Amino acid sequence: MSEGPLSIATDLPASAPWCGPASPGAFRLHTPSERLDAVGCLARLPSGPTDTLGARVDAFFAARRSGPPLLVGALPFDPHADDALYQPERVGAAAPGSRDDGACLRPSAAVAEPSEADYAAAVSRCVARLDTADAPHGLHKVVLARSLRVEAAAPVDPQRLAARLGEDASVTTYVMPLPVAAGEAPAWLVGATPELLVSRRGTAVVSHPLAGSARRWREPARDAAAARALLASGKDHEEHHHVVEAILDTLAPLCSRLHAPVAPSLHATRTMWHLGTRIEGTLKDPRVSSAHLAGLLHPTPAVCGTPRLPALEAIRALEPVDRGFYAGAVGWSDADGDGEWHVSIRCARVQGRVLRLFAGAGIVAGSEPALEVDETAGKFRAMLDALGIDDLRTA
Ligand SMILES: C=C(O[C@@H]1C=C(C(=O)O)C=C[C@H]1O)C(=O)O
Repeated sequence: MSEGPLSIATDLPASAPWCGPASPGAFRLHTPSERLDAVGCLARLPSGPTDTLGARVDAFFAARRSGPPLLVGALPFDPHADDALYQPERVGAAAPGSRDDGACLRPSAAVAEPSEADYAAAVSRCVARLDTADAPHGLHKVVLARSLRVEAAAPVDPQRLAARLGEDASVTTYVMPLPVAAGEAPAWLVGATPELLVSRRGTAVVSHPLAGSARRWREPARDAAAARALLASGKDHEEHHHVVEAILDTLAPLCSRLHAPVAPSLHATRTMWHLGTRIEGTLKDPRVSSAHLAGLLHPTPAVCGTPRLPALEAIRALEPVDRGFYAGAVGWSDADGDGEWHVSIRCARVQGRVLRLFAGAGIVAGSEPALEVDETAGKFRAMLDALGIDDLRTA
């Protein structure tokens, strides 16, 4: 192991559960087409805010002396907060545990924080803050989230939970060991996202934002009607348009070619319909890395709102629970600048027996509080199904 600023973090003990040689905290990122598993931690990237990510990753690979030419990790939602990336010891899955699957996942209690009524009230207050004809150029969209605190009967195994989430072949499942204070139990971010923030392979760049959503139904006719209504919804197209516009504006100066279809298409997971747009570009400068691109794009209006800073302020004022690494990004970057960053939604922070689930919805002028409560309930469904919670009675 090399000495110097980029070897094992000095601000965390070497045994810190999220990043140490003996770390059981295996990283997982399984997309519909590729699998990345990594174990252990050789070195931690000095943490920092999102806008310095590209420079920190470049410096890391310029100085690296041994180990896999790879960084894996997570960006928090708040672009001013510290991220968590590290160089794994080895790429490949850890040996499977011997835990009893069922006992790990049986939940015993769930508490909505905020309550559905308080979330609906926050949506109303948010709508009142949005741009109006009388006050143009203000806030156009804010993504407001709520959370569920679930207690399981026994400690939850993050890898088993991710495997259950992966029964939906349309999503990207992930497990990321999270930074915790000294002496705290290990914690993970575990989820199943349908949304690609950005990927870069050579000069080829892809982003696949989703915004505008409807929950799915078991009965085929009702499910098809929900999809048709989403495709016809002006409010959802507006939510979507803000995201595509922001991503195109960010990528345009960096690309010699940039393409997005004129209208979004339907994107399905097992539990939700979304409007999605696949954006493809060619980089002018091959030295612009995936970490650099993720640092520029995050947080998009799909998880934050637009304009970005007033939307961040509204979220701070209206959400009672800190998002942490929910609505950030999970992914990897390699020494060639290639990499892939997925939006960390449809997830839970898992620590021992306690899970905190998050779900958010885009609020624009005309959003109705009760419908946003329902949409976020739909977005919890994938995780609740994986936990075996059919009928959610929150305290
Ligand atoms: C914020 C979430 O999802 C995001 C918000 C969406 C929307 O408002 O329609 C759709 C997909 C995601 O970009 C979430 O799942 O928690």
